[in-house]
Amino acid sequence: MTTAKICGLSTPATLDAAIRHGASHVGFVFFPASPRHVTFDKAAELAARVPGHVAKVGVFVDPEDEMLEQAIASAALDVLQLHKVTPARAAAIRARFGIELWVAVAVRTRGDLDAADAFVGVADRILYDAKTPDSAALPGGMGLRFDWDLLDGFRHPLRWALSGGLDPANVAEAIRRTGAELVDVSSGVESEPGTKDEARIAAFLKAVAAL
Ligand SMILES: O=C(O)c1ccccc1NCC(=O)[C@H](O)[C@H](O)COP(=O)(O)O
Repeated sequence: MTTAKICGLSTPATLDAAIRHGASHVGFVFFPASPRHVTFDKAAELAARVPGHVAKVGVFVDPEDEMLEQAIASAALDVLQLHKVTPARAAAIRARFGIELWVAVAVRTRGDLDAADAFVGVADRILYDAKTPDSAALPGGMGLRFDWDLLDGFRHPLRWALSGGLDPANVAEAIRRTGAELVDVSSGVESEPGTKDEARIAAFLKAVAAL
């Protein structure tokens, strides 16, 4: 059975919709340049609404320890999702915080997938996400997808999730073609960047559950 993470939630109503319609994970973005950025206070308010069976994922871009400390403390995070981290930095974060760790691997070519190997023994899961044109500005959440055929025959070194450009209309095909056990979406359930749409969240989760 495939499960789903709804990423970049920033309002109680859309968070509640994700939970009500069956998300296994909800994501809070701690990256000021993102239209989905949440403050520590906002994250705390949102996290308090999340029941125990739904995992709270904090999304970070090469974060300092202080940022992680504050986010974990405010939102009682279950998972740290790291973008643009080296294996050494991810290992240090794991050693210090001891929380489930996901590492995003940005994909455009088949060769990009090999970056996952370096996180064996460090990350619990790799999130294969589409490489963005300007990863310094925004390494995720741009609604871009990569060629799913790149995953054909790939031997995954770790548990993994599929991300990048998914939406209610394409997620079933994405799961069928890749065999993903977890899918992640942000833009595809928004009406505009940073504004989640309850109906699209419901449609996405319904499409996943129908498989
Ligand atoms: O969503 C963001 O704004 C974001 C900013 C900085 C780093 C990561 C970010 N998102 C990470 C996610 O997990 C997104 O869900 C993932 O990139 C897929 O996004 P989309 O293609 O828009 O569905």
